[in-house]
Amino acid sequence: MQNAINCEPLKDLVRTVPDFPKPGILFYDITTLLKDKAGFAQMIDALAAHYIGKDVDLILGIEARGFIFGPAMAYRLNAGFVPVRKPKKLPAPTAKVTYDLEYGSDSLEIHLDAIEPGQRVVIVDDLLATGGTMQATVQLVKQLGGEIAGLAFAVELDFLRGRQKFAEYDVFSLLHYSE
Ligand SMILES: O=P(O)(O)OC[C@H]1O[C@H](OP(=O)(O)OP(=O)(O)O)[C@H](O)[C@@H]1O
Ligand SMILES: Nc1ncnc2[nH]cnc12
Repeated sequence: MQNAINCEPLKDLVRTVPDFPKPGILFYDITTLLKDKAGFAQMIDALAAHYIGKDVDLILGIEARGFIFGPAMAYRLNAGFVPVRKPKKLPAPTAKVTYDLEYGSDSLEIHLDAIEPGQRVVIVDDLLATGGTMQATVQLVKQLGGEIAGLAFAVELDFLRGRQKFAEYDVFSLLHYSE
């Protein structure tokens, strides 16, 4: 089932903020969607629906905004949730990767024992821009031997062409923006 629910009206609930966090960036603010109870429920249902019957063991959420969607999707799909965190937040031994962002660079870490080899993993984040954050997380999952069942986003900025980095994967985004 490919996005059977019409999610286009949810776009009306996403606020755009010019020049945040720095000049020239148009920021897509999902907090206005999150606080709408019907909108939030529809978004989680539609994201989870894409993976029903696809044998997902784990949902990985990327700090910070992936933590909003990941646990709710995991609950719906009867899967576990794994946090992928900014540096020095996880207490046990980790794998680490550094990556470039639309507006800077950052690092991410995952617990070495978070994924068992062969487990089927969906990685979720709020937004796909250049794809640097997701690409880094894909590297972490591969390093731990996980099988990538899909990459999920609430919002995709089509004009940044981040999707091109993930030709071999099932990339599923609910809301697309062309500018
Ligand atoms: O596709 P990309 O170009 O990598 O950009 C997308 C990433 O940028 C934002 O996170 P940010 O690093 O701002 O961190 P935050 O979630 O902690 O605010 C967003 O939540 C994605 O994780
Ligand atoms: N333009 C943007 N709006 C919201 N989140 C982002 N993350 C990276 N680019 C972004």
